[in-house]
Amino acid sequence: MKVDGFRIGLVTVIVVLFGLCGLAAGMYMTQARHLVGADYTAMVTDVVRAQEDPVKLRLGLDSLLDSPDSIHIQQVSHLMWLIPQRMESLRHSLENSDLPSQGYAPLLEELDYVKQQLPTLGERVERVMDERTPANLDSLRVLGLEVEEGLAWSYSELNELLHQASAEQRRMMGWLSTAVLLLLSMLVVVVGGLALSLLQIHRQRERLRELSETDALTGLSNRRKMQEMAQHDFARAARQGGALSLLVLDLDLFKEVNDRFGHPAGDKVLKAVADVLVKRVRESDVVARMESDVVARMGGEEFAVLLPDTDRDAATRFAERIRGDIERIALPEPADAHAITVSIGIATAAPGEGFDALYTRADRALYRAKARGRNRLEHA
Ligand SMILES: Nc1nc2c(ncn2[C@@H]2O[C@H](COP(=O)(O)OP(=O)(O)OP(=O)(O)O)[C@@H](O)[C@H]2O)c(=O)[nH]1
Repeated sequence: MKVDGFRIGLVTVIVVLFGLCGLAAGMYMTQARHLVGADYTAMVTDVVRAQEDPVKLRLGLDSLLDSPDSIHIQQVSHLMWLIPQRMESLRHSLENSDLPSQGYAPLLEELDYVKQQLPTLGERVERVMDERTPANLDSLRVLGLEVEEGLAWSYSELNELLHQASAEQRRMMGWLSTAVLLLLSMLVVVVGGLALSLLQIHRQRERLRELSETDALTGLSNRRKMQEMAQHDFARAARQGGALSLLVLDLDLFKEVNDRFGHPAGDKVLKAVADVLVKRVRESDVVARMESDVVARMGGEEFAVLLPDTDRDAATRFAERIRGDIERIALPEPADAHAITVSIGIATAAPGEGFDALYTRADRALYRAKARGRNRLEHA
């Protein structure tokens, strides 16, 4: 119940955390997308080309004012045709770009003004070609200068605007990289934390399971574990055939040990008996039996040993060895003169018989052993 609550809390925190991160990243990305996605390279190239126009116009007009020849006239005419085209192309690029319109509006106004002057400039060129009077030359020079300065200023402003936008784009990319890095780090931390928590929960569960299946005093399996293991052994015996025997052991007059030597001494005896059982069981495993025996403390001074692949005779020999071993357990002083003995009930499973029925028969046999004088074996 507690683990479930902890898990639900953990998952909720993680979901909320990821939701907030996702929302923040989403908002930031939407804002940054336009800026970062824009490609200013083509526009910068056009602007650099356009910046040559006022220079060429000045050179062309100067030459025309000095000595009008057909090459200079052609050059200026070509520029008068090219400049408005370039202006329109740049206006189109600007209006389709992600740049804020208030940034480029003043320079478009200036370009519009310059564009309006171009027909007048053309007329003044023609007038100079017709009559090279000082007044005509002057008015061409003045208007030419005005057009040239207007163009130069507009293109230089546009160049600056594009450089600023590119710098802003680079800055945004830097922020985006940091944000992505941060999100990834958070992801690693959260996933790592989650994995650690799950590992801890898994370990705690394993430990709890072990504790719930183990007898704390002797370290043997407890009754519950014996029942669980028995189910497995009985199912296997039913599938593959083979005898299955059960020993139920009860220490004789154990109350006396407690009464005479104290409870701690009694505990030591129980541990010593458990050691004898484990040792014997391990030895019997070495004798080429596929399934291992199950030893359990069923409660108090009562133990049980389940012996798969073991018939009545083999179980009897095994029980006799255990009885002898327990009789020979040497107790420490002051109980060294006291002999521990055990009574054992033996039952071998009949076809189709379950663990509970087998246990009941072995238990009855055990009580017969007690009744017939203790320190002996009885068969069901
Ligand atoms: N030291 C110790 N004693 C225990 C433990 N569990 C049960 N006992 C004792 O085992 C004794 C069992 O006594 P009885 O049921 O009268 O049986 P018994 O004296 O062995 O006599 P029989 O079984 O008739 O031979 C009691 O004194 C319990 O207190 C334990 O964990 N530690």
